[in-house]
Amino acid sequence: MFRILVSDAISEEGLAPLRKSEQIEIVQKKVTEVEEQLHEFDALLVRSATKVTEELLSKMPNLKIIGRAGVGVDNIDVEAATKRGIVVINAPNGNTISAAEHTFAMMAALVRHIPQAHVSVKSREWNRSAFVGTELQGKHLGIIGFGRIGSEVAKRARAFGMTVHVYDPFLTKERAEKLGVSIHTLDEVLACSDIITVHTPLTKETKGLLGEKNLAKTKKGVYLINCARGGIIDEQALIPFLQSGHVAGVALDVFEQEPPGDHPLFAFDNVIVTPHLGASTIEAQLNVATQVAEEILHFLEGKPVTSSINLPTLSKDVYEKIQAFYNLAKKMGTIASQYMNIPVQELSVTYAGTVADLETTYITRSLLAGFLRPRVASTVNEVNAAMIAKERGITYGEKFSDETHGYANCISLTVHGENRTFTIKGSHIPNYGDRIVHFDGFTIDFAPDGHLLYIQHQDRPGMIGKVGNVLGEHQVNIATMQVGREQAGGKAIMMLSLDKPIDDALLQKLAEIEDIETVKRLEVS
Ligand SMILES: NC(=O)C1=CN([C@@H]2O[C@H](COP(=O)(O)OP(=O)(O)OC[C@H]3O[C@@H](n4cnc5c(N)ncnc54)[C@H](O)[C@@H]3O)[C@@H](O)[C@H]2O)C=CC1
Ligand SMILES: O=C(O)C(=O)COP(=O)(O)O
Repeated sequence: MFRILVSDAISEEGLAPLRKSEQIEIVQKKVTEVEEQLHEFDALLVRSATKVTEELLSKMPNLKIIGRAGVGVDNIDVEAATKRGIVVINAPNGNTISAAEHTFAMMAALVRHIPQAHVSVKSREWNRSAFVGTELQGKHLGIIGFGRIGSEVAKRARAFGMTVHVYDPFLTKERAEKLGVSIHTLDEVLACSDIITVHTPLTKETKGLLGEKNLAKTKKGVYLINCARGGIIDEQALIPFLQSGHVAGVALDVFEQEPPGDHPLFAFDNVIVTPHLGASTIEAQLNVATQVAEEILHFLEGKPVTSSINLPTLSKDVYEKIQAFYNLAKKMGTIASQYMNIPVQELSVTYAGTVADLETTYITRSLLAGFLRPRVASTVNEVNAAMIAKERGITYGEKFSDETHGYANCISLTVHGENRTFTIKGSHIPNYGDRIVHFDGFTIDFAPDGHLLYIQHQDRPGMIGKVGNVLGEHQVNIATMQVGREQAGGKAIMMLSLDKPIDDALLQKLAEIEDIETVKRLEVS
């Protein structure tokens, strides 16, 4: 049974996929109302109101996934979640159109003074000359941040006969041309635009992007719109520009503090505001809630998520293709970690054959998680594996090769430890399963599952019998056994699969058998 806390207002219809599952219980309450039960929740579903801080996460030790029914995740401490191995997902495109339309509504309202005129008429006034506006047609619109919403705003602006100038350092010329906009520097956009609208995320770079210095570079009489995140336009810095009339009007849907309370900008008639309504439409809420609910359901069912902030994202098709390798890599990592139970500095993964054409980043993360799991006390998974490896000074890298050793695919892992290197190679054979085909210099063939026992010994007659006797005396059944050797009479290995795990005392007994050099227990779950 999984428990999901839905702590913000989420579309009820959108929660349907979760409600259908008998394995899921949904609790719709604010965090403050369930303080005592926070430790019980497996998933948390939020919009922008719930602040998912490190402190909150520390009270939710069972939390596995945070779903943001919307785009911006600045209310979530993604780094803290990542450290704890918690997947963070969002619904990146479900509210794009609503946010773009709201931006346009704000633009029209701003230049035609609609909110002010509305209040005036309702106060029984009829003052037409006080609300003379400007047309949008023929005006220059500056768009800062040309992602999903920025580009939808541009399409609408072109339909209104506006000329669009874009600043986005990550925008390619091809995409700009396709969308009929011209790319500019920030200074150019500031200088040429009659109206400027911001559509970036709130980051270190974008916080205060339209502050005192850049506001001074704008055209006199400019209109500004922020339907992205409070703080991209510096609210305090606006005041003198509004007082002097340099800025003709401002439309804000978002604020540095939400709710903004008694804000100094409210004193200006030409500042129009909405309470973070960009995504507040029936359609957007249904879209984002359904997207996130489906993703959470997939995740809790052990399937991949497609819109994660802190994991490489995968489509269902791609996941289906990599799943087998993902599992094999995790097992190889686990075996290598136990076998090389010494400090290690570097893991080098080589992909060959069919696997080399797949999304190997994800497979490598899985391998890394498998490797770290036996070594660290905290939860390790694909989300935090890279971060934990870095903290522990373990570097890792991927290579690609043509050497498949006769298999259709081959994953090879080399672990570099202090004065010792270990290599394991595995292949996934459809309709047969995972096989380890090379182990520490020996060609071998075993399934990397269950309770494994690795023995390295001198190749002498009777060794298998001796090992079998000791295990038999202790009621340990051998399920399978694979052997390999360098040359007759030289070094040899056995890999046994046992029906139950063996304890330290039995391990010691086996190690005492003459001509046995190494005995290792390898548990693969
Ligand atoms: N008011 C509301 O209710 C809503 C607000 N939003 C907010 O709108 C914003 C945009 O959302 P999307 O278009 O979906 O995001 P997006 O990720 O598709 O686009 C953001 C764009 O900003 C650009 N960018 C990043 N740093 C930049 C910088 N320093 N200077 C210029 N451009 C930069 C990126 O290259 C990207 O193209 C986000 O802040 C999001 O949280 C989104 C939905 C609803
Ligand atoms: O998706 C976003 O980034 C938004 O700002 C929408 O926020 P909301 O879900 O309406 O609180």
